[in-house]
Amino acid sequence: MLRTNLSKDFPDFLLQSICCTVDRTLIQSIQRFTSSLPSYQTLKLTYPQPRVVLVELNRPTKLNAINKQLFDDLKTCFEYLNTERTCRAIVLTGAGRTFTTGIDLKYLSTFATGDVAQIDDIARKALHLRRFIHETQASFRAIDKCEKPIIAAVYGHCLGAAIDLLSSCDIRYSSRETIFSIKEVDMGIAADISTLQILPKVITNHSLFRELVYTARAFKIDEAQQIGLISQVFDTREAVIDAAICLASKIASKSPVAVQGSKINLNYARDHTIEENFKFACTWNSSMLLSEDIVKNVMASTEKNSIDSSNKMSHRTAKKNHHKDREYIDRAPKATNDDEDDFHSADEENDEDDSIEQIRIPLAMWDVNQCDPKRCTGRKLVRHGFVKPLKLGNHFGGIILSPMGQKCVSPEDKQIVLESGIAVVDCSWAKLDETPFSRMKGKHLRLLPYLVATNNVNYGKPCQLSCVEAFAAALAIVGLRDYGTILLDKFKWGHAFYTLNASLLETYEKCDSAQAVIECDRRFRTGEESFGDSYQPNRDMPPSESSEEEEGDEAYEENLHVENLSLKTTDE
Ligand SMILES: CC/C=C\C=C\CC(=O)SCCNC(=O)CCNC(=O)[C@H](O)C(C)(C)COP(=O)(O)OP(=O)(O)OC[C@H]1O[C@@H](n2cnc3c(N)ncnc32)[C@H](O)[C@@H]1OP(=O)(O)O
Repeated sequence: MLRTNLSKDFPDFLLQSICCTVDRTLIQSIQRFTSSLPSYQTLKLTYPQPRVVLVELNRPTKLNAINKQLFDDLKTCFEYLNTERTCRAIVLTGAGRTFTTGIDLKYLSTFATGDVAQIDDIARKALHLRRFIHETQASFRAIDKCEKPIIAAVYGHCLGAAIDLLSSCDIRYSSRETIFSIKEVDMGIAADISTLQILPKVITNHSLFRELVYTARAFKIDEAQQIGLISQVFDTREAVIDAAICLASKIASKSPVAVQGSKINLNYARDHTIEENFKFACTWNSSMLLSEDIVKNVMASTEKNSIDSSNKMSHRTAKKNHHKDREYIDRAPKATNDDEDDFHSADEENDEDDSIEQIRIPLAMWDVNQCDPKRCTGRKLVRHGFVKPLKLGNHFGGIILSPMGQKCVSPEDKQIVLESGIAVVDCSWAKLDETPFSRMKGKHLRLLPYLVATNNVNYGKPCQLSCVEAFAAALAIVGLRDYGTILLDKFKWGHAFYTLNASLLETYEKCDSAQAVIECDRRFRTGEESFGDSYQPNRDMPPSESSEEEEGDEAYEENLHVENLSLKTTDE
């Protein structure tokens, strides 16, 4: 199961999550992104789902009591997430057995006994304390000002400053057993970092709320729901965090322009008069209505209506469009964050393809029309301008990946590839006998060694590589993996190819001859050498590319997103 390939850092409970099904390649891509998140002394950040950041208060041995470091980390973290484009929704929770027990009492005591005790003049003392309080407030203000929706997942204890923290979250879920207390009065203070400043605008039962404030008594989930502090209740910590992540993931799939715009308008409305709110919304939407997301949504609704009413569009087309319409892209300059689009569909057509220029070797393909043209990854690369189509009778000077090869691709081929490139033969395995190999002319015919396909039709099958996988495999073996990545990036599932075949490709890349590659291939096939995954070698498979599919992504997508399963049911 998934666990075998996961890093220690990946939250354990997520592996058991049933509400957001994730597959291994998705998790690997999530892990890669997680390692790119900043680290903090008292917070732990991960991506449990694409575009969702899980922020865990991380002082479990002190029940996540909030000390100066944690206040500082929260400020830096939420300011960072506010502008981080790979984050569209945030889940805030705790590590260990409790959400948080509020301010760290040691830290609170420094208010009275620290530097301030050395100051004689009462006004100077006040100035000092004012700065102190202001700093503390600034931490939670950063959370309130973060434009990405924040979902709190609460469990265990939720005391004092914990309630302040909840005041800055958009949505608040809790486990059934949580113990709440607006504890400040018991500390001799009037709550000053959100509870009394924001919550009165949020809660629904002011009478009960005031009772809880003035008495500081502990209360349970029923009263937390009565005042409108908590909107949903779950049985366990795991369940509440899972539910929060699922919700965040759903929010993250919506147009960020619409979601973040809504949050900005909601917070504005909370803080202003109705008249001001209308003026603000008018100004806001006069620019935001220009978003292309609106066009996409309108088109999606129109198409859906036409399916519903006339049933003219095939189920397959409708589902595909529906999915595409739900892909919202942040159109910031690529240079600011090259990785960002990895969390979007890699199948999106990019007409202004800068990456073509970055591939400085010839790539070509003989297409003998044995495969479905709509599903051919090689044809897609031709459409993108990466690959030149060859005619029968043409000569190709680089290496040719062909079942007719007698030698395996190896790092020795690098010079030929750099000078003359790589060509593939797009033919069907079932029709090898009918394929006119003699009319595909060239000197350097090569086989590919044992590798596992990750294309959406033959995922997990050994040696059933598509054209793009064949190109990517050869490029990696000769040490030109960056070019392979550019090609694979054109496919939703593409990133998985190098991940799944990591140890195989690393081994082949280190070989000094074609003979050595064949020897490694033999060891992998016979199981003499393990390559760290569960796929068993299949000796009967031909050793190069095959017929292939590109546009049948729905089945593959269904494995990634439960939401698509329900779409399918609806459409049917
Ligand atoms: C400008 C002002 C801004 C904000 C002001 C906010 C006001 C507040 O937040 S008021 C709320 C303050 N919090 C508390 O009063 C809670 C204190 N903790 C407890 O009462 C208990 O820990 C408990 C929640 C009832 C849980 O008890 P138990 O299950 O027995 O665990 P413990 O052994 O007590 O705790 C384990 C460990 O954590 C330390 N710890 C827990 N909470 C705090 C805290 N708030 N501050 C500092 N340390 C805390 C506790 O001391 C233990 O540490 P050890 O080192 O293991 O002794």
